[in-house]
This record gives sequence, C-alpha cells and structure tokens, in this order.
Amino acid sequence: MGKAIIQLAGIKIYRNRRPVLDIDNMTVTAGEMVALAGANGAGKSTLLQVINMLLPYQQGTLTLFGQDAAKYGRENARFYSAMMFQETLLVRGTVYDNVALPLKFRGCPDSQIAEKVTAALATFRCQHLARRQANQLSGGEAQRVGLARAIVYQPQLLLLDEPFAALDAASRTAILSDLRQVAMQNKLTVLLVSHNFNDVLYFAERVVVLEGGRIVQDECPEAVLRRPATQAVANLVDMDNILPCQVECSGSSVMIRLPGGIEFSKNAPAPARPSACCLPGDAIYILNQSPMRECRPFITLNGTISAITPGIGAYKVSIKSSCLALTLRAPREQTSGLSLGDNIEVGFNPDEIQLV
Ligand SMILES: Nc1ncnc2c1ncn2[C@@H]1O[C@H](COP(=O)(O)OP(=O)(O)OP(=O)(O)O)[C@@H](O)[C@H]1O
Repeated sequence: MGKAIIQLAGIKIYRNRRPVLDIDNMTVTAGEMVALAGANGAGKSTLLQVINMLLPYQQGTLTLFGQDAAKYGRENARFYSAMMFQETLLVRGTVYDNVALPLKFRGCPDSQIAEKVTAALATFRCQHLARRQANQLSGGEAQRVGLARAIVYQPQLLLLDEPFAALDAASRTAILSDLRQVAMQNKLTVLLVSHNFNDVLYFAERVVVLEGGRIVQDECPEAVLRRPATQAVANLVDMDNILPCQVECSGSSVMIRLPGGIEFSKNAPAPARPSACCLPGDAIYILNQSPMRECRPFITLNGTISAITPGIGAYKVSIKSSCLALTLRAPREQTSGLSLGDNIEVGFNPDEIQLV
C-alpha cells in the first residue's frame, strides 16, 4: 500500500444546520486515480472543498500528505495540490502567462519558467496555443490549458470538480486519456468528480460513491457497475434492469420473488430490506442462440420484443412479458434475425442478480 495522501476520519459538514457530509473513514494513497460519483446534491463538491481546505469542517480529522490539515495550514496543503472546476478561471493575458502564473506565485526562478511552461503545455498537447489570448479559446482548449496550469508546478494531488462536463464526448475521452497517462507517469494522485459513469469507467481505478453525504460504495468501477450497493447507485450507473421484488431470507440463502410468479433462491448475503434486484443486460441470454443455454441453474421466461436499439458493441433489446419488462444487450450478429413483436425465450443465472 502506498503512502496516504488524504485521510478523512469522522468528518461532518452541516449547511443551514443540515448534515450534508458525513465521512467515517476514507483514505487515498499516492498515485491513485479515484472518481467521486453520486447523484446531484450527494456531497461530491463539498467533499472536494473540504479536502482542498475551502470549507471548514465541524467535526473530525483531515490528514493531508501525512500532516493534520488543521495544524498544517491551508497554504502548505495547497502548495502540493491543485484544483480545477468546470469553469477554467483563466485570467486575462496569454495562455503562456496563465500557465506561468502558479510558478511565479511559488517563486520559481525566471530562468526555469519558459522550460516548465512549454513542457506543461506540451503534456496536454496545447503548446501551439501559447501566444493566444486565454479568453479566445474553445471550451476544450481552455480545459487543456487549465490542466497544464494545474500540473506546471508538479503538485502531488489533483482535485477535479467536473472540469470536463461541458465538453463533447470525444473531447472528454481524449482529455481523460491524456490525463490518465500523465497521472500514471508522474504518480500523481487524482480525485475526479463526475456525473458521467462512462468517464469514470474510462479514467478511474476506484470509485467512491456518495449518497446523502455518506459513502455507500468504494470499489473498482466494474464492481460498482455490475454490483451496485443501492438502488440510487444502480440508477447512477444506468443499470439495465432494476426489477421490483420480494425477498425472504433464511440463513445464508435468499428466496427472490419477481412479478409474474417467477421465483428462485440464491446463496448470498442480502442487504437490509432489499426491494429490487439488478441484472445487467449482458447477463440475460437469448436462449435459442446462446451457448450458455445448457448452464444451470437458469431462470427462463418468454416475452415479446418491444424495442431494438442499435449500439456499438452491443444492441439493446427490450422484452415485455405479461408482468415484467427486461432489457438485454447482445452482439449485433445475435440480434440481426430479431424483429419487433417476435416472441423469444430469454434466461439468466440467479448468481448474476444483485439485490439492492
Ligand atoms: N453554499 C451552500 N449553502 C447551503 N447548502 C449548500 C451549499 N452548497 C451546497 N449545499 C448543499 O449541500 C449538499 C451537497 O451539495 P454538493 O454541491 O456537495 O453536492 P454534489 O454532489 O456536488 O452535487 P452536484 O452533482 O449537483 O454538483 C446539497 O444538499 C446542497 O444543497
């Protein structure tokens, strides 16, 4: 395990006397690329502001770079970290002037500034913009310059509050890919707030999900995607199937009842009072086509195709039975023979079900 860069213990924040952040424990180690995810108002920005010491906390301890932040002081903490927001906050002047600014604040000798600014701009592929006025850049260019300005003094920690949210998907992917490479090469620790779970999958190796100011899940992105801890997390990752169900627990096994009299048991610990089960679309198989059809145990049902939505990699097929609507994802070649209104038999393995 690497050196701890951020440690929060028992941190509580109240706003208008309302608790908006309540973090029992959270540690981020050197070089980790962590996404902070959660619905609107979950507390992501508040958490980032606490870590950047923009917001005083009423209870608990914040340790930054191994030092108690309360004693260590804001200026010291900021010396080793950089923060970016959705607005780039570039100042008047050229791109070069903007990127040189943090070096000047930190007393970097003039003789080193040009080299460092050029290197930082090159890192984010924007050296050709050096002489342009900062207020004449496109959104994507401005964010690349913002990143160059953030890393020019080689901080150990980068805090990003949705800086790429306004960019188109291709620009976001390109910038996240460059950022990921820079972070890995320089062992930079990055905390990225994002609403977009595709960005999270693309960038992060760990996701901390907040709900009502508390951490409800802290795992690798794929685990959050396939096994969301709560219904809100399932919504956040755009889970294909969130099916209402009744659950009866007995010992280590649970009996799950879906609408339409479909019932099956599963050996797994259930969360307290589960009310739905989640099933990713690629865990539902078209039975007359799938090599999985011989696998048992398999829960099967018949339904009518109500929609077929094309996609790269997988098509989405919506199926309606008398009391259940399911969405499956399958490769294009498996769906090419299907038409709206067809009746098909589909199945899934109960082990793929996640109760929430
Ligand atoms: N300046 C403020 N004064 C009072 N309450 C605030 C303030 N800023 C945020 N809040 C409240 O704190 C809670 C957490 O807000 P925060 O901005 O951290 O959420 P978020 O997860 O970043 O949301 P979003 O995704 O919408 O940006 C919300 O209930 C919000 O209404």
